[in-house]
Amino acid sequence: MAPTKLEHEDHSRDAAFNKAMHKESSMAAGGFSAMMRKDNTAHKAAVDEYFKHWDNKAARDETTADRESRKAEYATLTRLYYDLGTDIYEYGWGQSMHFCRFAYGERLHQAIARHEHYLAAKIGIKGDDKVLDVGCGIGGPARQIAKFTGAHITGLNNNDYQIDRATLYAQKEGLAHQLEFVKGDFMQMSFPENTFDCVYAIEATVHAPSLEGVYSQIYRVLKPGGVFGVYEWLMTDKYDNSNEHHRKIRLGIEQGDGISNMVKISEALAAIKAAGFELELHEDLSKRPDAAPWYYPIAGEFKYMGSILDFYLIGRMTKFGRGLAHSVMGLMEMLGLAPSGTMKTANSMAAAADCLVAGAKEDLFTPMYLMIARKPLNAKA
Ligand SMILES: CC(C)=CCC[C@@H](C)[C@H]1CC[C@H]2C3=C(CC[C@]12C)[C@@]1(C)CC[C@H](O)C[C@@H]1CC3
Repeated sequence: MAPTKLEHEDHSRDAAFNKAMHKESSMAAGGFSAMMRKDNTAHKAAVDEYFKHWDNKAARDETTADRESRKAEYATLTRLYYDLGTDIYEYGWGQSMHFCRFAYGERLHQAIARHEHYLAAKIGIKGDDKVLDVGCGIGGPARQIAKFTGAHITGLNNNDYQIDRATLYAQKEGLAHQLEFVKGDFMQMSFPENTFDCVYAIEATVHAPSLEGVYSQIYRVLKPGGVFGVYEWLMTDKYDNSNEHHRKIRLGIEQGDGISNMVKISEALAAIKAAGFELELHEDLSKRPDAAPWYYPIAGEFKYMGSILDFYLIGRMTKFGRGLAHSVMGLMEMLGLAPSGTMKTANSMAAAADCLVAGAKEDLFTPMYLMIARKPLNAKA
């Protein structure tokens, strides 16, 4: 396979943009309050730059060149996506930006934490381990796994704003001694080889233009005998690229979730082996017979209501709930209270949520393909 061309990294350019767009909002109390404090001009520039990849590019007539141009700018695309989406995620979901399985009566934050603990347990993270979290978001999973295992965790992220928020929360929770956040592109990591005892990635490596590329980097920085565990976003092997309806679902997910190229389960399995790993376990966890499906909080269907406490969670994703939220957002944008392009971003996320649900119901997509893989003890550097 031809190696993926890496995007040139420019950390001082990114830091300057972060300062211009987010100003002091990384210190804000939460997602909503942070959302209101953006610089309008920089926010609009980010919206234009992000949506240039998607506007007027329907699945019906998507060309190879469209996909290749997104892959070529994978790092910018993802960085801008999280510049635009982090506050919305934090406000609407929480500090752990991933899906999870649901046991009977389990609340979102409990289920999220359990999903994180499960991965840590499957990897076998121990108290004295040096661990890497690839694509750490604002550090929700790293804080949880640090508390659960006692390990030291380094979070890698290419978005400065997310690093600022992750650092703030680690300090607030008194976990700064166990956590460190590093800026960088996971396709070209700056860590020396054989640095970490374990590596995990939670719904993050889907942002890579090539899974073999990112898995090879993970392999390089893992110590021989070290373990990598991942929850991967993948199209199932039922996905048929010649089917326009299937392509529409994949493209909707990619556009609304900042993904340049999402691949199938078979391709991920081939990629992890090609990177050199011994695959010890792999399973699509979305297939487990759970009390409620992973997508119930974004489906807007009251049939999944576990208790009255779910009313708001489900209600906001119904047609009425979305209409209301979007009218309020539109009004705020018009009055200059929310930065320009907020509504466009939220609409794209909502459309993606529909594709995520359709993808799950039609058995075309999973956000929790678990793979546990080991770097052989006798691996050469
Ligand atoms: C993008 C990747 C790889 C992972 C993020 C997974 C999830 C945390 C997000 C995927 C769709 C998101 C939506 C929301 C929160 C975060 C997600 C579930 C909202 C519910 C936030 C509130 C908005 O009003 C609606 C959003 C729909 C999509």
